[in-house]
Amino acid sequence: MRLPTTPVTSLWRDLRDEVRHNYPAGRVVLAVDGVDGAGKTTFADGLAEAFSEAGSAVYRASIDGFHRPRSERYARGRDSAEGFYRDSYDYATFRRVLLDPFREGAQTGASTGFQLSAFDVTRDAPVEAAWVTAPRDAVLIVDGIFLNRPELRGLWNWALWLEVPYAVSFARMALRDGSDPDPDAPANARYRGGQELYRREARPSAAATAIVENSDLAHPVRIFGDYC
Ligand SMILES: Nc1ncnc2c1ncn2[C@@H]1O[C@H](COP(=O)(O)OP(=O)(O)OP(=O)(O)O)[C@@H](O)[C@H]1O
Ligand SMILES: Cc1cn([C@H]2C[C@H](O)[C@@H](COP(=O)(O)O)O2)c(=O)[nH]c1=O
Repeated sequence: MRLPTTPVTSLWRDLRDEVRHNYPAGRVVLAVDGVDGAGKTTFADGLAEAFSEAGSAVYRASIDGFHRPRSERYARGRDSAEGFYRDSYDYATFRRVLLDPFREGAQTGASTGFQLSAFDVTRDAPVEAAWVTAPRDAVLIVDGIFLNRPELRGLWNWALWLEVPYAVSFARMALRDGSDPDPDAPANARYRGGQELYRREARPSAAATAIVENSDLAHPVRIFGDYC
């Protein structure tokens, strides 16, 4: 399907062309990172459509499909920002069932299967996702928080950081989820504090390959250097 031409789709196409210039063939893995509510899912879905219209086989996953069980996520306390940053996700499973077999498929003639999710955070239970195979030149786009942390950086061919102020991201989540729009609300402390810890420790905008300011959803803007 051909996307319309708008400032948003033009940016998706520019980013796609940049990735394809650097990785014209073989398996490619992209990360779309940003704070909760930055627009990661929406942006990653759009980027996937841009790859798709250019003929690539594209697979989508979210780190949200690899949560750890509540008992582990809350081990440091229900409101712990440190727990949010350090204990939210099962990166070993993420690598074992998705990243590693997806990459291996470039060598095995696409016979290696991978799973796009492993855990349902709402049910707090593992999911038995289908094993999927893909053509040799497939693209995988993963969205989610904390993807530019040091333990994950080496996994991506290309990583995006979506820059959005907390006032905007919490307002979006309030509209979407009915949560408190105030970034300073006690109910948001775990999430905001976890993001601040991440930004301090991991400097995600500096680690990313590209940065997009995504406050105006109709006009995302590519930015460069040490803007953040
Ligand atoms: N380009 C867009 N145009 C209109 N609305 C958008 C756009 N991008 C995101 N939104 C809206 O903003 C909200 C947050 O977007 P999205 O779910 O993509 O963010 P996210 O970063 O993936 O969030 P989370 O980390 O909480 O999963 C959603 O309600 C979504 O519908
Ligand atoms: C309630 C709430 C949740 N989230 C997101 C953050 C996590 O990825 C999941 C699970 O959160 P938990 O606190 O580890 O159970 O949901 C969020 O961003 N904002 C919220 O208010």
